[in-house]
Amino acid sequence: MSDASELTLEGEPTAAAEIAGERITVLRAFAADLAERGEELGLIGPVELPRLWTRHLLNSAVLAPLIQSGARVADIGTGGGMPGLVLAIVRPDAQFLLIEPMERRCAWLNEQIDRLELENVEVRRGRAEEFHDAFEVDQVTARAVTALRKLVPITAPLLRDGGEMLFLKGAAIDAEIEAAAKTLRKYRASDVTVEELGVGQLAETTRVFRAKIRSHD
Ligand SMILES: C[S@@+](CC[C@H](N)C(=O)[O-])C[C@H]1O[C@@H](n2cnc3c(N)ncnc32)[C@H](O)[C@@H]1O
Repeated sequence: MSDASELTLEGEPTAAAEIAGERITVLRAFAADLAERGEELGLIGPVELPRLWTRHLLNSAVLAPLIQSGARVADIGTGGGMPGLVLAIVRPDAQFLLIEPMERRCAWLNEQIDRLELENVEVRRGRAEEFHDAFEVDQVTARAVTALRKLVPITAPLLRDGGEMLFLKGAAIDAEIEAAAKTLRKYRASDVTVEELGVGQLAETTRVFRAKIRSHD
C-alpha cells in the first residue's frame, strides 16, 4: 500500500490553460487550496493528489462548453466543488446554484466563493428534493451523486420546461440508461445522448449524459 503522505500533486496538464482560458489563474488558486486542505476536510480521497487535475478539475471543466451563456445552472451534490464550483470559475457568464446537504462541504464551498471573489455562484444547503418548488433552472449538472435511475427524479423537477440535464458519468452509462428507461419516459426526456468530452485534450476522456426534459407536470 502506498503512503498517502508521499503522494505529490499532479503537475498542471497543458490542456488546463486551454480549457480554462483567462480563468486559469482562479482555477489554479482553487486547485492549490483543494490540494492543501482537501484530504483533511474529507473532500478528496488520500490518493487523489497525483490525479487532481486530470480526474477532478479538468474532468469537470470540460463540461464548460455545454453550459449556455447566461444560463441558470443547478449543480447537485457539489461536494468539494466538482463540477459546479469549477464550472462557476470557468464560466463567469452563467449563474450557478450549488446544492449540497453536508454542512462542512457547504462551508468549504462558501469559503472558496469568498476567497476567489466569485459573483456568479451561491450555495444552498440541502438535498435536491428539498428545492423542487424553489427553482426553475435552465440546466442541471451532477457528478458521482447516484445512478441515473435515481438522479432523474431528484433533478427533473428543478428544471424549467425544456431544461437540460448534464451528468458526468462513468463507463457503465449505457447500462445506467437502460436501467433508467422507464424513468426517462416518465419524465419525458428527449434528445438523450452520451458524448465523450476531452478528446484530444485529456489523457482520460469523460462521458456526459445529456437529455432535455420537455415537461415534468
Ligand atoms: C460522492 S460525492 C461527489 C461530490 C462531487 N460531485 C464530486 O464529484 O467530487 C456525492 C455528493 O452528493 C451529495 N448528495 C447525496 N445525495 C444528495 C441529494 N439528494 N441532493 C444533493 N446532494 C446530494 C453528498 O452530500 C456528496 O457531497
